[in-house]
Amino acid sequence: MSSPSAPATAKNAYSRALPTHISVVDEREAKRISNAIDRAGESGKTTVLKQIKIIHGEGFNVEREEYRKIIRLNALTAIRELCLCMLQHKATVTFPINQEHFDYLLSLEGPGESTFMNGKKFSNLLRRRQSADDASADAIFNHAAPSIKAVWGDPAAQELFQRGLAKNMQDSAASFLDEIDRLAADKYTPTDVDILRARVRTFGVTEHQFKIELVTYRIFDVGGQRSQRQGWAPYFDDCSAIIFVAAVSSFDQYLREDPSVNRLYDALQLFESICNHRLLRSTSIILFLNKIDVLKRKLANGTRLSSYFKDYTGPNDYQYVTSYFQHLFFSQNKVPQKEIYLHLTHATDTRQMRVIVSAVNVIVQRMNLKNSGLM
Ligand SMILES: Nc1nc2c(ncn2[C@@H]2O[C@H](COP(=O)(O)OP(=O)(O)OP(=O)(O)O)[C@@H](O)[C@H]2O)c(=O)[nH]1
Ligand SMILES: [Mg+2]
Repeated sequence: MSSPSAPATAKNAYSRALPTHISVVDEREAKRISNAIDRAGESGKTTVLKQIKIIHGEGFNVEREEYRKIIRLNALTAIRELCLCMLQHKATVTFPINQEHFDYLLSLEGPGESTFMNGKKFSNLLRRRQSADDASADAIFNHAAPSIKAVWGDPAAQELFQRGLAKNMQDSAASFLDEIDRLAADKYTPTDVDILRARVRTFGVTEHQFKIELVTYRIFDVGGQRSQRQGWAPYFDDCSAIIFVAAVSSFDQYLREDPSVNRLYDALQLFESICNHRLLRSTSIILFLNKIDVLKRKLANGTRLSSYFKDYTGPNDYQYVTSYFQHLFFSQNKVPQKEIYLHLTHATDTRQMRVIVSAVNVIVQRMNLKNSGLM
């Protein structure tokens, strides 16, 4: 986080979510980092930012309407992922009447991922996209709504989902699929909770300002695309805090881009490159081990950590597992003086994030005092 209008004594401190905080040093290093970054999506960086916007910013105004389209696309994408997963597992719908709904959903052209840059650009982007294509997204959703409900309610689809086999579905998708009628209503306006659950992939580096108590923070949120990384370089100077968000629930998932790479293992590699990067040696890291709600659910459902992390021999229990993850992340750091502050987070939970953001604020203020020599 950064404080351009912070008290004169406080050094400006930048905080950026996960992969932005690296400087491209040479081509090989850049490629290594970029490879890691390309795979680093969906950990919850933008969700953290949305929470800060709700808690300390002006909340959602104009975007609320825009999120309606995104959320409907999210629901459509999710049910199609589930249909594809059924095909992959050679599962068929339990009720034959649902077969035509299943076929119809698969026949739709992939709605693709929603993307956004930030605030104004986001609106412009959507406005520009008010082409026949985009305008018809709502119509497609409304037409597909009965099929979505039918397939989501089919026991075979539910069984697959409950067993955790639909690994490509977004973490928040089930809550949208549970409420298709609400989403399809003419007057549907997304709530804050809907917006927190919405999945919009970030491209580029986006800057946001918030005033938390006496300090105005500048927060930089980043997307993972390789083509965007040269845009990060100007942000590396004067960086004194990084929020690194890793989804610990992803221990049983593999990268979309490279199905041979475990997502959590990949996050560890990226964390290693950030901790030990020569331009960030004195930069403190606030580590969010995120999606603990999903992690708890997976462990309770019997997904075993030891099946994915072979050296793990402890109980398949949340406390033990998170201690192990903490150890894994901390052991990536080779810089003796580096300070790493850990939080176990559920980024879509505003109540929890209110407490965590407040703790982060205290940490950053303490860092500012330290950097300015007052502590
Ligand atoms: N259940 C659950 N879902 C979460 C949590 N944090 C984030 N999500 C969801 O995960 C999805 C991805 O979150 P984002 O914040 O967009 O991820 P990101 O790190 O910004 O991803 P990129 O922009 O692609 O780099 C969204 O649908 C969020 O609602 C969490 O703690 N629990
Ligand atoms: Mg993002």
